[in-house]
Amino acid sequence: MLKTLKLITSNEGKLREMQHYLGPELQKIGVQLDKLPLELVEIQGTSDEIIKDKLIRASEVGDFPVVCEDTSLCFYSWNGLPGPYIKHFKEAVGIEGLVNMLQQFSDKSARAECRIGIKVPGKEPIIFTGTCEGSIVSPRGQNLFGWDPIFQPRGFDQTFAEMPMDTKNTISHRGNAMKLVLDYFQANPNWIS
Ligand SMILES: O=c1nc[nH]c2c1ncn2[C@H]1C[C@H](O)[C@@H](COP(=O)(O)OP(=O)(O)OP(=O)(O)O)O1
Ligand SMILES: [Mg+2]
Repeated sequence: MLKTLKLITSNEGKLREMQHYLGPELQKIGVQLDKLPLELVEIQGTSDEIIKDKLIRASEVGDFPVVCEDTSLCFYSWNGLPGPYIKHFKEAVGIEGLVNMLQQFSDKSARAECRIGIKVPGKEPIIFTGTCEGSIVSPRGQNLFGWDPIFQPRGFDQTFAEMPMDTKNTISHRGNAMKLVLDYFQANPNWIS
């Protein structure tokens, strides 16, 4: 019988990418990834503090294994801001406004970070972090997930929004965190039983 891991997020884009990549891989090792579309409370703090707290909220949802995720977008010229507050910055000024934040700086470099937290009842939570370096560009591309149109990963000519999901998952912050999740599951196959 498959063991179930519930992915708790309010974000359809995250759900799609995680189910697309992790779903089939986890299934091979007997784990079914199920979704629970729910917005979790988020505190103010560093990315690590936010994901740890978010994971506690996630594990309070029910007595089953849960996974939650937190994504940051850090501008080097802004000493790491907006960071974990990217959602609020984007909602306030839009992606054009994010591009404009860097107008007066020659350094347009940015780092995307993804933290995936997993908590199994009765076991210590574990957090997997993946990053992706890149730069902020004028919006390009059809995939309108978040700030994908303005993030161009280092070494690529396309923004995330111009890439097929498979390509993005191969190199992205979330893809890199998901690889660590899979490595962990493969090394600890009885972790969630
Ligand atoms: O790969 C991505 N490519 C482009 N944009 C992205 C990506 N991943 C997250 N995003 C956006 C969504 C949200 O505006 C912010 C992260 O905030 P974050 O709190 O982690 O996500 P959320 O509140 O939408 O969903 P959740 O319910 O899982 O907290 O960056
Ligand atoms: Mg959120």
